[in-house]
Amino acid sequence: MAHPTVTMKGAPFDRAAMETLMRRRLFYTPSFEIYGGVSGLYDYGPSGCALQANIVDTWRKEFVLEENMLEVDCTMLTPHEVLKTSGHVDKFADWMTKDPKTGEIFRADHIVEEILEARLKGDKEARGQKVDDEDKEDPKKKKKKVKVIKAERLDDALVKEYEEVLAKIDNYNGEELGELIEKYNIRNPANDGELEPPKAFNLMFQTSIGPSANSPAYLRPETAQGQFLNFQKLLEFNQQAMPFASASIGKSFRNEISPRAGLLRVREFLMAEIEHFVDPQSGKKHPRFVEVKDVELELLNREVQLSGKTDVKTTPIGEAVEKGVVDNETLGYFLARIQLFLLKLGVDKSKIRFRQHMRNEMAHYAADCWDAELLTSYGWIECVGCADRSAYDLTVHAKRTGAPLVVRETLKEPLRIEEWQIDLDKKKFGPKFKKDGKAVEAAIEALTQDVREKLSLELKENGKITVEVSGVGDGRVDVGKDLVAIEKRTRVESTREYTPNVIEPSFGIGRILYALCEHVHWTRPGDEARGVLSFPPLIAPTKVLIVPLSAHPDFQPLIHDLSKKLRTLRISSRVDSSNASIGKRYSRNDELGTPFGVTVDFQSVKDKTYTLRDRDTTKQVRAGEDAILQAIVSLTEGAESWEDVAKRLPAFEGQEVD
Ligand SMILES: Nc1ncnc2c1ncn2[C@@H]1O[C@H](COP(=O)(O)OP(=O)(O)OP(=O)(O)O)[C@@H](O)[C@H]1O
Repeated sequence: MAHPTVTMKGAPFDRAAMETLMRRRLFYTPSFEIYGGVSGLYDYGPSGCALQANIVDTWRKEFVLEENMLEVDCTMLTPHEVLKTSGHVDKFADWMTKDPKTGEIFRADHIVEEILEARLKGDKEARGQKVDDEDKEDPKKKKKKVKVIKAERLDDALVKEYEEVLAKIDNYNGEELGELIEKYNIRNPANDGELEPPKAFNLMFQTSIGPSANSPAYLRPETAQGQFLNFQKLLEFNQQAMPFASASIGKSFRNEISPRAGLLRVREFLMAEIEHFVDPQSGKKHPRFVEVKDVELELLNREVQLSGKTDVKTTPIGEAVEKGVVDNETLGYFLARIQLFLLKLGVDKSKIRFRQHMRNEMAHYAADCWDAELLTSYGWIECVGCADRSAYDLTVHAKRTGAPLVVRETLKEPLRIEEWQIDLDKKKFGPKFKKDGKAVEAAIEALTQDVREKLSLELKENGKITVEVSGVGDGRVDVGKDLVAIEKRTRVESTREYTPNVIEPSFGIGRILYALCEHVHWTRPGDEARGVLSFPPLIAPTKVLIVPLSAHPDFQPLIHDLSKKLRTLRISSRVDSSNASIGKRYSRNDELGTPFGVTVDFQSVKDKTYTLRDRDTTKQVRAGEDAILQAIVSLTEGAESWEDVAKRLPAFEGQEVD
């Protein structure tokens, strides 16, 4: 689907130009391309790797370091049993629908969405309204595209219906999607062929560990499970202190039904996930919530979506939590921190929103869930999911394995608990009940406090109690007072045991990287053929381009010296000593997002002064080596802006030579 987005300079965004740039300048490239490629698999080149590394580095600083998180690196190969227990084997599926004639397969929600959107556009066109034509049929890829938008007027009521369906498109189950396909006559866009009712398709890649087929396994679809399984060890490492968070960065794998939209939906991707473990009885308060309470977020809550709308409300997170729009402080804290992180990367603030999951969209155990969505030319895309997973994962793994995935908290004030306790004379149980001894014993020990109280009277009055034991005799067994005693006693408890709840922010690094590139891409008027990627210096793949005026040998020692000094400062730089004009060399590097350029000219040879150029304004200053290096450091670290530097260093008025 196409969305009319504009660049940071207000001009229409040109996706094709940006994607061509990304591939040409080796940010990413289709994997196995010379073998024809495999959809949903991409390799990153030098620019993409450096950009990704900077994003990951920022993530580590903003979360792992900032919150003292415990980072783990768990295996991607995961045994069947783990993912069976977590529910992925049975439930981690999307709905697919097939054209039985051609065998073509579509993701059911996506095909419904694409076709309804195309029809709405056709309606707009028929009404004489402006339609963004970015997604009109691409003749080269005719087969896969939704049909040309036909200018066809729809009934007003139908337009409303379509809009309501689209607002809730993530919430339909297979049966409901089947109904939509039938009701709205959704067909294969390539040949108008009928589509089959949707079927569930599990997204995990299956494999087996070792030479025998006895150990089925999967490539993990998320990094979370490894963190849950290590919970006990991490808690111990953290000296039993709660709350705490673990974090993990690593590849995840999903066999997406029909990967599309480049890096946004791929089959192997880098995830950065946090599992924040919290005491459910703490009200999920967060000690640092006060630091972020005034951060304003664009919230699209459940009620608004239910009414078929997509209006966001700008709300300080403190207010959203107070009013119960966001379930709790910890969840709210992370939503704010996610936004701060995205802004640090250079994401456009006006293109961030937080969308709450509908009840049927969330896993049954989740208490609340919000997605950070970024606006791209493909529409609003979930880039970070933030879910309150309650105690689900730890509980199911503990139940399956018997491992104590719990917190034992020493109580400040020991609890005195009055309760009915049962004493059994177990030595006599064997001779009396023979093979049924264990079952009778278990049935008595399982009696609730109420029943115990009642039975204590029965024992006093009749000298025996009658308990129900299924499978033994007629199901009722008498136990005499020679075998059992029931008394009210006081027990002192000095520890409390509980299963923590988990708040999970889950970041798709590739989606963030792609959306960021869209947000910072623009072209200079008059030079539309070449784009500029205005990454913040901290995130830019390379920070400095060193440009000698010419290949004159006198420049060599200076280039060598500058490069060495920048290396020592841990600032990445590249030298472009090709014989293209200085202007061309700079504009080539604008495409890579290199924020600063240093020109080495004959004046530099004389007095070791250099010009420093800012990518976004193309303005330059001139100063001595130390001042230039110091400015580069403070600009890269974000301590100063270009405006600050331009105020304190003399401007250089020399023109860039094209
Ligand atoms: N196929 C994919 N390609 C790239 N990134 C992905 C993919 N699937 C998920 N992600 C990223 O991982 C994050 C967490 O995964 P989560 O399970 O919440 O996604 P999801 O709800 O399944 O996404 P979607 O509904 O778009 O398939 C997402 O916010 C997204 O950034």
